[in-house]
Amino acid sequence: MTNPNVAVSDTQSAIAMAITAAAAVNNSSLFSPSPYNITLFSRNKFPKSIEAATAGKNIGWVDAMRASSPTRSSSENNQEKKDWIMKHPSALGVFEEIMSAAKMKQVVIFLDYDGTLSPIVENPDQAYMAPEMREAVKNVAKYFPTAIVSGRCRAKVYNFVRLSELYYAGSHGMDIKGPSSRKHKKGNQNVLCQPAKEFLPMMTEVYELLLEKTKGIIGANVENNKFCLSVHFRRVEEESWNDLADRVKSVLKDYPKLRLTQGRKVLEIRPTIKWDKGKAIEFLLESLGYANSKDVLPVYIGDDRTDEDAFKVLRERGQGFGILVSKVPKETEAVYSLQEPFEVMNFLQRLVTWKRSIMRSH
Ligand SMILES: O=P(O)(O)OC[C@H]1O[C@H](O[C@H]2O[C@H](CO)[C@@H](O)[C@H](O)[C@H]2O)[C@H](O)[C@@H](O)[C@@H]1O
Repeated sequence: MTNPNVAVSDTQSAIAMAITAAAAVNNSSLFSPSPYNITLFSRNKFPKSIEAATAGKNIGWVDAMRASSPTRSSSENNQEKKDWIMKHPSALGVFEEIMSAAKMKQVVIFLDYDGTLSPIVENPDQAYMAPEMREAVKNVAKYFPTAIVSGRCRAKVYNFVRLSELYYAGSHGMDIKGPSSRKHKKGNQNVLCQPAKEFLPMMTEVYELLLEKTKGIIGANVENNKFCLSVHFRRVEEESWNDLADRVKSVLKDYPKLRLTQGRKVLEIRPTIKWDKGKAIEFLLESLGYANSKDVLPVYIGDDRTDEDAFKVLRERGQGFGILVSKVPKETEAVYSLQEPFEVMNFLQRLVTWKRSIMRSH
């Protein structure tokens, strides 16, 4: 039994990353390949030489893995970045304008964790949140229903954030729980949604297999996120990335109901069910009683590819907006941008100040 989900994403990644890599070589003023470009190319547009170059699948996987957390600080001031900021203005720079749309509405805040509330670090177990950030999130939750939407398992992300008044959607939204202490009257605090529950035994089995398969690769780290698994390669030497991707794929070929995607220096394994962070925020808005409301303004802040599903949902609803956390231009469905977690904290603090000033004026 083979897994078609591995083969498809494999080929797409290979081709897309090779062509973006080729573009970068041909035009040194371009940014290096972005993982967000993967969906932008169609196969029949590629020059033959690129397709030939990607005949060995692993070339593509390594390119994709290399591009999965690009650092492009040298290009920070060039024209492309300026153009991108014009398209996705800083949410701090246009704060007053964007919040003027929120005056008569209930703002609901959705926050990704890694790379949004905590900086990206080498060791995933040490991705702590600054006390000032925790304070900012705590204050935001006093005025607005607030949810953390993370790829991590719910218990782990809760241990980092430790605020019982929030909603938590772990495992990329596949494990949702309401606040254990209640700040907002509206909505169901006991809400619990686990659409991939039946996959739990399979995920545990695959976790054990991946641990065994990858243990010879120095720096590889398999993280059990309950309804999804992460194979980290941030601390793996680049020469071993091919080998790591091969080992992961060799496990997954026997599990056609699982698919492989990529985050920031991480291979992610999850059920093929139609559920993602976008579905999770729809579920949460419904649970809060805002499914068909015109009086709600959802704001989603995130930095990773998986957050694009949530940005897309907000765009399609024509309600609220997404904010991408990134220092470098990326193809995104988000409307606004912030550069790093420090700016996210400033944005959250301004939200609280803004809300307090509105309350004072009434
Ligand atoms: O949805 P998120 O909350 O952003 O979670 C996505 C993944 O985040 C974590 O990995 C990332 O952050 C690590 C710590 O900074 C970093 O070492 C790693 O390279 C990043 O990929 C988390 O460990 C994963 O399980 C999440 O899926």
